[in-house]
Amino acid sequence: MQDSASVSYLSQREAAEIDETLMGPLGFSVDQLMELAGLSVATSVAEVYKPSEYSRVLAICGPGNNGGDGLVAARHLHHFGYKPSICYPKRTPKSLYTGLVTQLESLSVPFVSVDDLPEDLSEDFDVIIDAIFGFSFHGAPRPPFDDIIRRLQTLQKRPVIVSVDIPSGWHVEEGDHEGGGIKPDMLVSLTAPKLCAKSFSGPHHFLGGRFVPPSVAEKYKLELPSYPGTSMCVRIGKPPKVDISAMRVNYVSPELLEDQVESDPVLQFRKWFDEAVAAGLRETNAMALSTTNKDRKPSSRMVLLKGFDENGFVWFTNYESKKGSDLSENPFAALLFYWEDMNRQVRIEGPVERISEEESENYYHSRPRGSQIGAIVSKQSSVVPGRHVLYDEYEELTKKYSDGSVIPKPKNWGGFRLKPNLFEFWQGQPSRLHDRLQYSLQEGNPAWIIRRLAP
Ligand SMILES: NC(=O)C1=CN([C@@H]2O[C@H](COP(=O)(O)OP(=O)(O)OC[C@H]3O[C@@H](n4cnc5c(N)ncnc54)[C@H](OP(=O)(O)O)[C@@H]3O)[C@@H](O)[C@H]2O)[C@@H](O)CC1
Ligand SMILES: Cc1cc2nc3c(=O)[nH]c(=O)nc-3n(C[C@H](O)[C@H](O)[C@H](O)COP(=O)(O)O)c2cc1C
Ligand SMILES: Cc1ncc(COP(=O)(O)O)c(C=O)c1O
Ligand SMILES: [K+]
Repeated sequence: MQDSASVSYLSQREAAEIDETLMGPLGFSVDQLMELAGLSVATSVAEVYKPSEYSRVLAICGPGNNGGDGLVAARHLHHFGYKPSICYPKRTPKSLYTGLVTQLESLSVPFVSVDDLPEDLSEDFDVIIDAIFGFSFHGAPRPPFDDIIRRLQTLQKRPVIVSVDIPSGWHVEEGDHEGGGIKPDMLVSLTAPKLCAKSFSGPHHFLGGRFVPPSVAEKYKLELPSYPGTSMCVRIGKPPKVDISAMRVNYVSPELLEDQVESDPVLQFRKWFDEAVAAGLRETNAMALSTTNKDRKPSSRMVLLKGFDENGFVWFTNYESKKGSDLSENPFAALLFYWEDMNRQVRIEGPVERISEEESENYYHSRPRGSQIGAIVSKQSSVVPGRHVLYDEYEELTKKYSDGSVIPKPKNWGGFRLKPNLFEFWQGQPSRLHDRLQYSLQEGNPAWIIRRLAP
């Protein structure tokens, strides 16, 4: 997230110049940039408007490259699970554009003529991609775009409008200077926002076009946010205001049935764990650990699972931390995994023991040296007067052990193992009618009992 104040804006001339530089000396082709621009638009749309609620997309494409971005975005949205339609009244007879049209036709994406568009666009569409005019727009819109823009100006809340680079009809630099222009809900600026974007007041301003080389950024003194991870887009401007009470996801997942799960919950856990890893989830091994102290007061925090088998589930920490002290007062705990992208939750409960010193030694020395020193420095859960206290000691110890000698494990650092007597595998389902399969043990019987619980 970036504050809009620290992002730079381009004039119309600068935008055109950057375009020429990219496609001249910097060796890009227009097809390439258009593909990346269109993909950025599609990923921005997908970040805010999920296909489960906003599947019907109309891309209105103008005669220039902005229209091309719209055609590319529509193709990606199709592959993301949306149902796009295209309105492309003034087709450009160049091979780049005819190719994009052929690609869409081969996906059976419908093309709608202006005459066939419903007067009230909200009936048939959830999202309108405004890819009519980009930074080369000048003057007043000519037919047939004048009429389409008029219809976009009078839309109520739905469908939402996503403008590509420039809200069509707005002056590229002065924005909606006469008032009464379209009011997009989302603006996806490409390369860098144009001056008109300063007057964009909708809830979602994104930047796309992750291809700007440093020489261009330096020449035009571009201050741009960094793109997270492998993302093609990044939100700029203020985070959206949300109604917390209306935030909800309707989970849709395959059924979780009694006759499909493993009879051994550890095997079932392994299956789900492996699936979560294969799905590329971040920190699949992160789990909430809940403990209680002698006064029965609960406390939760995240820790990393470092191993599991039929003997139990292991994590490492400081034995003198809050959790360490809770566990010495009450050696029972609950673990919780939430694998959001898979609509899955796993609960595990049982008694907890310290693992052997030897196991802890072995694990401690397998960690990066910085983390080993960190564990010495941190008297976990105690009050620290300032972060410099930690960093000064860290520096000192880093110097001390710079010869590569063994860093001794602090006595108070080591592993815990929870031996489960209860598991629950939860799979989110529509209308909150989730699947919950609980595995429990009965006194003196090693066989797990599987029961379905009401959601
Ligand atoms: N790095 C980058 O910069 C990248 C840029 N990319 C994209 O390119 C966009 C700029 O594309 P662009 O230059 O082709 O111009 P764009 O605005 O689409 O349209 C020009 C067309 O509109 C027409 N037209 C103009 N005024 C009109 C009016 N009043 N009423 C009616 N028609 C009017 C004009 O016709 P003319 O006036 O010349 O007859 C011409 O046919 C940019 O915003 C971004 O989306 C990305 O693809 C990749 C990276
Ligand atoms: C994803 C994640 C993983 C963590 N893993 C561990 C861990 O494995 N061991 C640990 O001691 N603290 C871990 N922490 C820090 C703990 O959440 C917590 O701040 C710390 O252990 C002190 O907790 P306590 O004061 O309740 O004992 C992790 C934090 C996060 C967010
Ligand atoms: C305080 C603390 N200790 C230990 C760990 C686990 O680290 P490692 O994976 O190096 O064992 C973490 C992980 O976040 C942590 O924050
Ligand atoms: K546009």
